[in-house]
Amino acid sequence: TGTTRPQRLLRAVQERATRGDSESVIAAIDHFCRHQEWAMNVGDEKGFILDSVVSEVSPQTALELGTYCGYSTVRIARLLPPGGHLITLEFNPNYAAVARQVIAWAGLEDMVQVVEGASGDWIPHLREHFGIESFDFVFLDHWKELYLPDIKLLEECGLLRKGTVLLADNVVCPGTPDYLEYVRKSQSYESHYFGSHLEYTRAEDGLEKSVYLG
Ligand SMILES: O=C(NCCO)c1cc(-c2ccc(F)cc2)cc(O)c1O
Ligand SMILES: [Mg+2]
Repeated sequence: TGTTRPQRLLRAVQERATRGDSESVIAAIDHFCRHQEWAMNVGDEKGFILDSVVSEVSPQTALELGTYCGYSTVRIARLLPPGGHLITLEFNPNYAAVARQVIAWAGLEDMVQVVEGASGDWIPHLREHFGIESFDFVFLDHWKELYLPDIKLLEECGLLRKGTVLLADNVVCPGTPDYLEYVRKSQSYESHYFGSHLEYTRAEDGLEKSVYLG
């Protein structure tokens, strides 16, 4: 018993970051992961690439698959344009509970909806439940074997439109080979690999950006 790693990460945020200051929340988590305990946040190096893609897209509607402790949720939400909204799906209720508190500490709860449950169960209901027509931006960071089935489901549900930008974490480590093959071979996507490193380590990893062409 005792605390879990997500709970220790949350405590580090509450002790080190300033309420309402999303930059200090990001810095507190990066400090915790570099100096206390590694955790599977996208991290600062890949996070900088995430920031640049989100800023370029400037999405009104964004979807994140895999919330974990809310680190990338905060990185995305802090860059949304006025009226922008982010829905983030998390299967693990303990992760979701910590993420809600991290997002609230950053003062971004009004732009973010944390939804608990399996992505495959929720994706077919996002339109009716949240009044979403389609997504401008999707960040994939959940179970690596679900990246491919979930984008096929997003296509089938008509939640992608011409120009929707998908950004996938961990395409090298742990790796998402079937997803990579699909987006790089499909005539429906224009893909580009951004080489980087596994969060807080020197191991190779990277992000794959794929634009849906319809
Ligand atoms: O499983 C992951 N995410 C979904 C769970 O919520 C995940 C795992 C790792 C990782 C772990 C263990 C290791 F040895 C190397 C990488 C990294 C990540 O960025 C991730 O997103
Ligand atoms: Mg990841």
